[in-house]
Amino acid sequence: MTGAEKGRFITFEGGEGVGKSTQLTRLAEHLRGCGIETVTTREPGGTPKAETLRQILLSGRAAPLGTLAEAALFAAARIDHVDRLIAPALSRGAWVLCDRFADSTRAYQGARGGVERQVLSLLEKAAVGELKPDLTVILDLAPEEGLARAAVRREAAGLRVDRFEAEDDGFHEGLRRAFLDIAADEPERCCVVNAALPADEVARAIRQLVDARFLEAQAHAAQ
Ligand SMILES: Nc1ncnc2c1ncn2[C@@H]1O[C@H](COP(=O)(O)OP(=O)(O)OP(=O)(O)O)[C@@H](O)[C@H]1O
Ligand SMILES: Cc1cn([C@H]2C[C@H](O)[C@@H](COP(=O)(O)O)O2)c(=O)[nH]c1=O
Repeated sequence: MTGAEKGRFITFEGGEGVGKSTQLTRLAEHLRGCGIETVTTREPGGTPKAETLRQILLSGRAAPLGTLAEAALFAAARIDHVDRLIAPALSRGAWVLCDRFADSTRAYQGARGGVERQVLSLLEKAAVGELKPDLTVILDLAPEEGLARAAVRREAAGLRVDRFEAEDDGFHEGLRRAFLDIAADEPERCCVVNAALPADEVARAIRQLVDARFLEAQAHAAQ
């Protein structure tokens, strides 16, 4: 496999503690080993201004404003992130791996937060324009297992439960369904991966689907 002839945008989605950052890091190691410039980032966040909005959103300070206002703040963070980090990286041919993106807004603020679909579509369009992930890996896991994993990690880091982790069981069950619905609506873009498997097996499955979708096709095109 050669270096990247074309930048690719891969997002990782799913509920709390499903292993998104673990798997993003593993895929980045694989891609860098293939000689590909790989940028890793996250939402909300990824740029200094978007990280400031992340603190406001995850601390719960924006919650009293309501879910529509939270959706607008996620979109504001995304505008800066896309303009200053994601689009420039893709333009120079780097691959961008992003921990959560617009599907999280669709699931958390849309399916679970009750913000109208048309409103979210307008916000999404304003934030991302024509940008769309080339691949979205949806990590699927029972929410009780994901929340338990997230709690172990959080306690080890001495952190408090955040605004969205603190939602009730019904919210987290509904999120799982919402991500599976997104995958069913856009099967060309989204791949659902069983996140209940050991991390090495999940990493292997993701590597295989990325290689098959992009790197093997690229190698054939170059022959
Ligand atoms: N397949 C796995 N099996 C068991 N534990 C795992 C697995 N993948 C990740 N973990 C552990 O679960 C915890 C959460 O993983 P990680 O931070 O990657 O999840 P996340 O989806 O990014 O979480 P969040 O939604 O809170 O950002 C970590 O302690 C990680 O080591
Ligand atoms: C992008 C995005 C995120 N969220 C929520 C989902 C999570 O609870 C937090 C992010 O924390 P993580 O540890 O990095 O997963 O924010 C959301 O509600 N809407 C969004 O668009």
